[in-house]
Amino acid sequence: MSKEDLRRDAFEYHRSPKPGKISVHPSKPCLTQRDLALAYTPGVAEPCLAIAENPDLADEFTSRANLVGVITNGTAVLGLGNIGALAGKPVMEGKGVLFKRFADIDVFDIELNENDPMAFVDTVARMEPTFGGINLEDIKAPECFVIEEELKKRMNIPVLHDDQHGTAVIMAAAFLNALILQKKQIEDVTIVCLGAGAAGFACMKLIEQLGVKHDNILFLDRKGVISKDRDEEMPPHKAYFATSRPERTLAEAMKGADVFVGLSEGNCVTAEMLKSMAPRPIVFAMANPTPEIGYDLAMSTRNDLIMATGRSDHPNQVNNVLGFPFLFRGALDVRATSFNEEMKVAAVHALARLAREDVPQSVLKAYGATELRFGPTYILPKPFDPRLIEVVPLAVAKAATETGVARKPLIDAKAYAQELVGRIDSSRLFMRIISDKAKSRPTRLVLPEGEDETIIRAAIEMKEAGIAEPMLIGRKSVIEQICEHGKLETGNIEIVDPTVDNSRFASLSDAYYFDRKRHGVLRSDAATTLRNDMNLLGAMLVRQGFADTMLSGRTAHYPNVLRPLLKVLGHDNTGRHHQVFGMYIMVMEKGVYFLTDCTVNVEMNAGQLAQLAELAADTATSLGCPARVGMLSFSNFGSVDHPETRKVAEATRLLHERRPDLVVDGEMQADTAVNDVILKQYPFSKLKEPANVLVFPTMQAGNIAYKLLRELGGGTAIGPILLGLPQQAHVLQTGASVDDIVNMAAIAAARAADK
Ligand SMILES: NC(=O)C1=CN([C@@H]2O[C@H](COP(=O)(O)OP(=O)(O)OC[C@H]3O[C@@H](n4cnc5c(N)ncnc54)[C@H](OP(=O)(O)O)[C@@H]3O)[C@@H](O)[C@H]2O)C=CC1
Ligand SMILES: CC(=O)C(=O)O
Ligand SMILES: [Mg+2]
Repeated sequence: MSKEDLRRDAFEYHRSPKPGKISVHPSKPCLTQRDLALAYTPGVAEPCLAIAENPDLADEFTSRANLVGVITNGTAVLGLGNIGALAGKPVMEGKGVLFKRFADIDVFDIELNENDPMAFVDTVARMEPTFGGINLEDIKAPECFVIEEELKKRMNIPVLHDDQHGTAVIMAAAFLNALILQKKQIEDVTIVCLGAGAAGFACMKLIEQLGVKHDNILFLDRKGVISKDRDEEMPPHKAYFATSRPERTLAEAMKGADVFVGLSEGNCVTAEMLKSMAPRPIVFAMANPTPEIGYDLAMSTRNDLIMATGRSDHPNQVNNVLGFPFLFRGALDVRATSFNEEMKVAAVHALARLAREDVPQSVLKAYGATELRFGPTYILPKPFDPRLIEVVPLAVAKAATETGVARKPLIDAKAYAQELVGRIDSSRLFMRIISDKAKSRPTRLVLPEGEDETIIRAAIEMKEAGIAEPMLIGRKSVIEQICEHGKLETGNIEIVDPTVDNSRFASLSDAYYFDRKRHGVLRSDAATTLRNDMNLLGAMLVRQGFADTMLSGRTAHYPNVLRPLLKVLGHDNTGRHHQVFGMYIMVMEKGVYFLTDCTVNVEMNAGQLAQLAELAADTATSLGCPARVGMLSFSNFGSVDHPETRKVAEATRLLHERRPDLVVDGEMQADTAVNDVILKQYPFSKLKEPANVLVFPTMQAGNIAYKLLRELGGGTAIGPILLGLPQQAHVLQTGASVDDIVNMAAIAAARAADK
């Protein structure tokens, strides 16, 4: 993007549809007179008095515990210098967006016209009642050191100067990984740090703590290398790294150096300087928005370097966005009274470790990448990696607890990890619970579309995650070719090659013949039919117990998969047909809902609706969501007399008779089913809380509802899940992504684990 385009787009982004990037949204309803009386006077007096008596109750009755103040005086805004508090506001609002987006933390950005450090401290310290934590931002050195130290002493909440410690944590994680890749030892490497300010000092202090030798660091400011013989009084942070070595200029310092860390200004490093560095150098040009040396120039100058910048438009973004949201999340959750070294070091190792792990498909998709693997262009996790929220705050919270600064120590790490996952994406939390269940018992899952690359990728991911033991149906040679081309490793995933004769195939074709002989299948044709229809073959593997479940349909039209599947699995040995239904799980901000029948039966009678409700309720409950069933119609408990409403009322009656254990009622309108307040108008209803299983009177209604929720309601749809088959088998949506398939595998495996 050209500079002009960037400028135009950035103005537009900040201006429209309304000025700025953040706004305040109430988290409670304020619609009725009653709401008003609770939100404001007289009701509000009650929490006020309670907090006056016990200040800890502020965490319970106010948003303080999840509220961070992002505070600046605008003296070192990015690498733009002292542009003042007001001009720094877009950056502070931006930090607010990132806090919310990545860690669900609310932010008030505060820009203070105050350059006197102690006056700044007095102002911020007085705000302790407002905030759960303080993120100091873009305050220049050396004032930032005094400000942070004083505030840490005076405040009993975590205070972090992001440009120092947020940056240092990320830089250190990237540095540890780059050392591994460049095969250099931490105690041997020589470092040039250009920029002797807030960020530079904190980065050097942290890597020194991790093992870099003090004397191996050259620290530079605008005047060059900070040496002991400078004839001026130096601030303590510069004096700390002052050297007795002879180098004086940046060019001299760079000669033979292993590592360059830039935290200064754009474009102050030349290609010549880069060329003079040691073999296999590490270059972190982190000035924002323009790095000390451009990415392209650096990469074209040498091919043995690991290069990173602070920007998001090149590989290896070393930027504190990976740090502050997660550091604060962990600290706030255990009500830490401060940030200590152990918490920062725990975050460093958590980040570095995560970058060395395999990258899930969801991250590849977010970045439009086919591969991200630990290596020279991937030394840190990507900011949109959903695993960050799970891994980094947990490490920070553990360290806070172990070092005694947690007012609310971490007790159950597993439960906390789950809570973290649900913070920014409720569908991930739901899927995490389902995956845990799936992992509790090995499930053999057959994938008839084994010659499809997405299916192969999903198989690899579900195997690696321990969700299921996949079996790919397809010609071995074709699957191997796809893997070679896509650089995929299937490891020991079983391939069922339909062209190969073996005893299992013979027994399947025998069984198929005996099952279908009265449906026109000749003995001589059975093997050929199975060989030519992978879905039939997959279903037979399930029927004969060679697999526990099957997923197919990514590359086919829904009915073309459903038909063979029902042909094989849709009846028992006596020939009696199973009634099959289709259900979608909708993960919404408000919770998880089970919607049915969305995909199989166009029309249903009362008996079928009752059967469907039972199956859906049992499935929801087995997936960890105790069922509350709403039988939906356009009438509330007889308010409209019509054959359609009577059908739903009759289904409800049958259910009450057959399954008194089920929490189910109807017929009712959709809003009655899901709205607590409306539901209370029907105190006789067996449904006392809003329904989470929604049974629609026709497929038309169910199908429309789930699609509207997905498109307009922002819900994540998981499914369709087939109900009613004695064995688990499900049809994928056409074009399903790796994540969709892995999610469905987890559901299928979790259901199979119940059998
Ligand atoms: N990627 C990331 O995550 C982050 C990047 N940064 C970037 O780091 C830079 C510094 O930020 P911060 O430490 O907060 O600011 P400070 O104002 O605290 O420090 C700036 C330091 O850079 C030095 N400096 C500036 N220009 C030059 C130059 N041309 N040559 C040599 N030294 C120079 C200054 O020297 P002197 O002391 O002589 O004035 C000073 O020591 C900014 O560009 C900022 O965007 C900061 C935080 C995070
Ligand atoms: C990223 C950041 O905080 C800075 O450049 O100042
Ligand atoms: Mg900053």
